[in-house]
Amino acid sequence: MTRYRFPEPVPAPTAAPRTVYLVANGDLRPAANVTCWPVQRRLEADLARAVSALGWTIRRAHEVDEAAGHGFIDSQRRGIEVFRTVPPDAPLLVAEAVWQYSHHLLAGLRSHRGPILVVANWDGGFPGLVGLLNLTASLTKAGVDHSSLWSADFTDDWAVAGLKAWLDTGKLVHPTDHVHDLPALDDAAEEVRLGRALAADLVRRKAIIGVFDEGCMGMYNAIIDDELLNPLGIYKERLSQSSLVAEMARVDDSEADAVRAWLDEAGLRFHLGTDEATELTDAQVHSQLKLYVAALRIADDFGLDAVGIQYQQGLKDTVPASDLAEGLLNNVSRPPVRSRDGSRELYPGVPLPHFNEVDEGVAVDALVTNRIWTAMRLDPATTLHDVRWGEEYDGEFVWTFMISGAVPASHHGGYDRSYSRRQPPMFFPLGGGTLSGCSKPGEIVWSRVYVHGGALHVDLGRAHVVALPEAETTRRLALTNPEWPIMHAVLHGVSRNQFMAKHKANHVQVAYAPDAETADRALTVKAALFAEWGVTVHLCGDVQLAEAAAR
Ligand SMILES: C[C@H](O)[C@@H](O)[C@@H](O)C(=O)CO
Repeated sequence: MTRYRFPEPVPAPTAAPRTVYLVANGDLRPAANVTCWPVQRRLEADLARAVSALGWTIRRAHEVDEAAGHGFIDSQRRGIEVFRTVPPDAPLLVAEAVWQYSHHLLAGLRSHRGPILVVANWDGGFPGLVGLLNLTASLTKAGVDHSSLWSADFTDDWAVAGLKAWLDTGKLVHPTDHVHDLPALDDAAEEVRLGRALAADLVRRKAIIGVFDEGCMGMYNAIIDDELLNPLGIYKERLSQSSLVAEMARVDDSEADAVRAWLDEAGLRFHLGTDEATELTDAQVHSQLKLYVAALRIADDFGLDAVGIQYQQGLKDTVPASDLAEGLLNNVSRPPVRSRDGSRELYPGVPLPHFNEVDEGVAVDALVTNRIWTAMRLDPATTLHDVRWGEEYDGEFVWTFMISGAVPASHHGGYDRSYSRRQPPMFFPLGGGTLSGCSKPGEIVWSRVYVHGGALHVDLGRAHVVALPEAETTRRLALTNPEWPIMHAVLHGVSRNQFMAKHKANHVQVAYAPDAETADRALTVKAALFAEWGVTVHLCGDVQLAEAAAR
């Protein structure tokens, strides 16, 4: 007997033999879950076939909600409830054909004891691979052991062998022998000296990143604790998106009109219509340009060195998309904005690096890239992309890097090679235009900053962007999101599967250099800077450090 009310024990179900439990995680936005549900069903049917051919059965851990019109876990609460019914030691498949919010699953996955396999369909139609990469990166940051696998339909030998290995052993390890440690660097090399000087300068002078509402779309991996950031000299200014809306209301119509006139003159093509629900309208663009002005004014108020707007929750129900503003901020040439009293131009002649979706790994990288490229007198325009999908073209694997809204116009070769289309209604109810185009051919440095084992790491690599025939670009856009900016990237010395196995984020950061030799030098400066900070540097694929940099 006791005087107290003890909690009812929650029974732990036992696993059925040779049974794999399956969870499907989704978006928080009902429209996205309903629209993407048929593709998820197809993935699950393919998986069921493959798993049963190996003598196992799949049991869905949660029902399809017929009233809601989909079978996704659509909130953290739902995720916690579903995991109460999953036998803690059972093998668990997380199947993802869509963009998903990792935090829905983290609570359950953190305490799950059985083997976890995250799988996605190799299909560009919806961002399922992007969802997989976010979840695996989030599990990596959380220190949760897991494996991952991807396939067009789980009939190919490679995927079947992977599935079998995981079912038999509870583990699937992909080779990552394309990754190398940074060698000892030569103190005398100019690139090494520059990287170290810029690292020390940031630590000494310090920088502020403005974070408009932390934790976009459940991207747990994209939150970097102050304890890891502050030693680099980087501090967060935590801001609210509601102050952005309040500031927008203070921007005069004539100021937004002036920005629009500048963009029209520069040649940015707006694909306009009149139906607010499905088309881009002048009114949406007008609001987006007020957001551009407001963001710069708030950045100026707080002395920000970089800024990130979350947008896809909260703000999406309030104003049209922030993407157009984000793309403009990242470009050197952009419409001038003056202080409220008109006395000063804000951030004249330079980009204000923007980290889309408040991804703080991108914030660190964009800031560093901006400092390095500026010091090397290169175009510092940098952006993230989603690792969306890819296919062979002419015997070479060409990635479709594609972010959900905007990149700096210089990546397309200028505003007159860029266009703005309405954001898809299922994600962006109030619309707003993108800053899109096809990234120009050229040499790039790619990178990713991430948290692993409680410490910061960075993957660095080289790639070039290819110009595919227009018909192939059009085909790839049609297979993915024609509204969004696309980059045809060929990674140097990194295969599709190596990249998927190693990459710890849904995003990849890119910046151009005028030629291969300059790109190698910029990468070397970047490696030296991160190493000076104590961030572990991983060189991925064929990386040529600048001459004389490696001892
Ligand atoms: C619109 C979607 O939510 C996208 O934003 C999503 O797929 C991402 O871009 C994730 O990085």
